[in-house]
Parts: sequence; C-alpha cells; structure tokens
Amino acid sequence: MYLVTAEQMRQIDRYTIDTIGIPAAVLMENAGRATAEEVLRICNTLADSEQRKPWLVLVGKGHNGADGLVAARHLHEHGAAVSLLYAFPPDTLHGEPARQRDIIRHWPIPAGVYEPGAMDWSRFAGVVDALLGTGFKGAPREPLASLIREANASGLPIVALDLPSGLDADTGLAAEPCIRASSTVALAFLKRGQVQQPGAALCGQITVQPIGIPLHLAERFQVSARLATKTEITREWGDPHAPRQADAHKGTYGHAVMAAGSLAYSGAGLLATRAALRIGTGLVTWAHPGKLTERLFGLAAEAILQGLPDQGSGEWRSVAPEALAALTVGKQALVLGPGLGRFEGDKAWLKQVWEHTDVPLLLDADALNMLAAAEDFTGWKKRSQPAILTPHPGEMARLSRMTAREVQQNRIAAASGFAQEHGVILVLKGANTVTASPTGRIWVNSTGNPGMAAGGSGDVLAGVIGGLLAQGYEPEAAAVIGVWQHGAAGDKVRDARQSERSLLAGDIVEAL
Ligand SMILES: NC(=O)C1=CN([C@@H]2O[C@H](COP(=O)(O)OP(=O)(O)OC[C@H]3O[C@@H](n4cnc5c(N)ncnc54)[C@H](O)[C@@H]3O)[C@@H](O)[C@H]2O)[C@H](O)CC1
Ligand SMILES: [K+]
Repeated sequence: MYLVTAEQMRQIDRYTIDTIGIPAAVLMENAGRATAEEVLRICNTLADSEQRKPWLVLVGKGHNGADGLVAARHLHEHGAAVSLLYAFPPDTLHGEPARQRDIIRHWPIPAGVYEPGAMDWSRFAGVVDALLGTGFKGAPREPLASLIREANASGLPIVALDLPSGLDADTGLAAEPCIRASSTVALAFLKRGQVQQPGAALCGQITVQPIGIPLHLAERFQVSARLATKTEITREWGDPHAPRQADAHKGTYGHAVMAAGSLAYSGAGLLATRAALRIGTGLVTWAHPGKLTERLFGLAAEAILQGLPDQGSGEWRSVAPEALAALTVGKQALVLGPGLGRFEGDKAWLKQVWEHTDVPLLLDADALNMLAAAEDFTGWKKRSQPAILTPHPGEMARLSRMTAREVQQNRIAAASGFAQEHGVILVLKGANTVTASPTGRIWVNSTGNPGMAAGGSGDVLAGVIGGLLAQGYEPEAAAVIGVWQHGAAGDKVRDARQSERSLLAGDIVEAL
C-alpha cells in the first residue's frame, strides 16, 4: 500500500482531473459517498436511541468541506438524519465548495453557522469532521480551533474525512488542537502521517476508499513510501512463510555470525543468537570474548560457540578485529553490536571490522554508537551490499547529529535522508518502524505494539534480520521482512497473553 505526501496527493489529484479528464466533482461525489457509507456502518453499531439522532457534519471552507457536503447529501438519501455546521458563513465559500453549498440547498437538511459555545452536542449521534484535509498547514486558526476542541470534548464518535483536522499529513504530528477521530476514511491513498504516531492513533480505525483516482499513478509520481504488510511483502519478495525446499540441508539456509554479548550483557548475545536460529538460519555462530565461553555453555544448544582470543580479559576491547573478520570468511552474515559495550579505541576497531569483512553486515546498539563517534564513515571501504543500521531514536540522534526530538518529529525524513546520504539501509526503530534504503525507497511497518518497548527486543530484531541476510535475502528485503516478522511475533505474544505489559523479548523469539 502506497503512502503519499500531501504534495504528491495534490499532483496526482491534478493529473487525474486535468490530464485524464475525470471532473473534480466526480471525485468529490465518490469521496462524499464513501464517507457516508462509513458513517452508516457505524450507525448500525449504535444503540437504537442513538441511531435516531442526527449526525453533524462540520464543514470547512476548502475541498475537504465540499466532500463533507456531498457526504451529508448521501446520508440523507440513505434515510439518516443529518445537520450541517458551517465553520464560516456559507456565502463566503468559493469554487467547488460554493457549488456543493448551492447543490445541497435543494435538500431539506438543517444548516447553521458555528458560534463558540452555542452548540448542544448531546442532540447528535456522531460527527463528520470535514474541516481540514490535505490543504492544512500550521495550527488550526479560529474559529476552527474552538470548533475542534468542542467536537473532541463532545465524546461523540467522530468520522474524519480524509484525515483528522489538525493532523500533518506528512509527518503525523498533531497540531494543538487536532481532531481525535474514532475512524478515518482516507481518500484514494493512505497519507504518510496516518501511519506515524501520534497521527495513526488520532485517526482511529482507518479505511482507504477509492474515489476514481487510478492507483497506478503512484508510480508515475514516484511515490517511494509503502506500508509493509504481509500482502505487500509477498508481492515484492514472495511469501515469507513459504515452505522450505524439499531437499534442503543446513547449508541451504546460510551461516550467520552474531558478534554480541559481554559479561554484563550476555543476554543480548543470547537473544540475538536464538532469534537468528528461530527465523530459520541454517547455522548460527555466536562469537564472543574467549574467556566467556565456559559461562555460555549450554545456553543456546543449537548455536556454535566461538570464543575469540581476548588475552584472558573477557572483554571485546582485547579481541583483535582481524580475528572477528577471519571468522566471517565463508559465512553469509555478520551481526555486530548487541551487548558489546564501549571501549577506548572502539571507532578504529569498528573500522577495521568494516574494512576487513565483506559479508552482509548489520550494526546495532554499541556498534552504532561507535559509528556515531567516528567522524564520518562515508569514506570507509565500499561494501558489496549496503550495511544495515538498526538505531532506536536515541542512537539515530547520535548518528545524524540531531536531537531525539528532531528525529521523532519527522521519522521518515530522518531515516531516508541518512540512508541516501550514507548508502546504508537505515531501520529507525520505534512505533511504526521505518526502513529506508539508499535508493530512496521507504517502508513503514504495520506490525508490533508498545509491549515490545522492552529490554532485549532490539537484540531479537538484530538476530532476525541477520538470520534473513544469511538465508540470502538482499539487505532491504531482510530488513523489511525482519521488522515485519518481529512485530508480528510481538503481536502474537500480546494476543496470547492478553497483555502488552508482560511481554518479554524472549517471548518474541519463541513466537517467531
Ligand atoms: N485526494 C483527492 O484527490 C481529492 C481530495 N479532495 C479533498 O480535498 C481536500 C484538500 O482540499 P484543499 O481545498 O486543498 O484543502 P482543505 O480542504 O484541506 O483546507 C484548505 C482550507 O483551509 C485553510 N487552512 C489551511 N491551513 C489552515 C489553518 N492552519 N487554519 C485554518 N485554516 C487553514 C486554507 O486556507 C483553505 O481555505 C482533501 O483532503 C480531500 O478531502 C477532493 O474533494 C476529492 C479529490
Ligand atoms: K478532515
């Protein structure tokens, strides 16, 4: 499913009208009808006493408001009671909205103009928010701001037309105030901001409705962002749950090296190793400072334990980068970072590993902090496949010299900018993880839940993606599929436990 920006939506909209020749009024008619259908669906779920009450359509002065007027007509035609509340005096409307105003005057639909505090909201069953759509910028000005606050305070179900008024369609940031919708009818395409928080939560239940705009125009207008769902992943790379080859042997599914864990953080290495095994990797070697081998005995029976010479210290600082590099020869993936710890000279250490290996590489956790400490890694040896970086927002902030807040304010832009500038696959973790590739392609994940914000969850993800790399998936596929599988496993645990809170990273491994 494509994810568009407001600007792309405008271009596609214009092309449909001007070049293809579908009149704007036709698109609007479809948009209004789709919205009315959603309202009728909700109506059927309400108690009888509520069903008899009218719906209130809040009408703005742009095309979003015009769509709202069409929706009101269709509701009326279906026998539903409906009233209009214009945010501005109707005779101040221009263009299409004025045309729809004139049309609806032929229907016996009550209409009023908003006056702050004058509405008795309890008379209504629900609200259609047709105040602001993709043409909105900044923060809603009066009288819209007061109207939005009153609508939110009414406690009524709100169906947002295209998107909740006050939501930034590109970033998912909410203005003060912003409509809190119970459901949203997205027209033609999902907007990027509808799958980014807090936007996704403010949309409530989202349905995407076709309105006559050809969906293949997304390619013509180079829409580069997509929602990663099972259908989309299968279309792009095949079914992630397809049966294995009948003549498979352990060599068929690759050999991954997990360079992970230390005395304090052995669990990180264990989780990554077990996750790589559970995702179906043929062989997994868990590399660690040699002194720790005895302690790790028996923890992951299916893994190969490879202690690296550490001068008896039990620390990564004493492990020669060349020794780790040598271990990766003939293997298909290296995951470096979970539970490594930081140490003096670690930037140079990381550079050595980078330059002396050419297996598909994933850097996580402390390896990302080492990378952030390096002045600039664009001059480092070019790898035959782009490395995968899996930062959380704090690590991303260090990597990109931004604050975590700036990263979170536009996650898609932050991830994509970095991936293109540095030639890496950037997986920005957090709610709706964003995976960006050097080619500009962007994937927003559709699985996962807040219960996964827990220690060890990232180590599991690193193991999953590393395991997919070893199985031969190219880096973008490994990252997108891995993030999706990881989230889907987390959702399975939440459903089984009927709780997000009690979810452990180890449960995610078992649910893979
Ligand atoms: N997607 C499509 O192809 C179709 C979309 N339709 C609908 O059109 C809107 C977008 O319409 P547009 O007229 O461009 O903008 P809006 O209705 O969202 O609002 C613009 C309106 O609001 C004013 N405004 C902007 N910012 C603010 C602010 N901060 N405070 C107050 N007012 C603000 C601005 O000046 C304009 O007057 C899309 O969402 C769909 O609903 C088509 O109807 C069908 C085809
Ligand atoms: K709206």
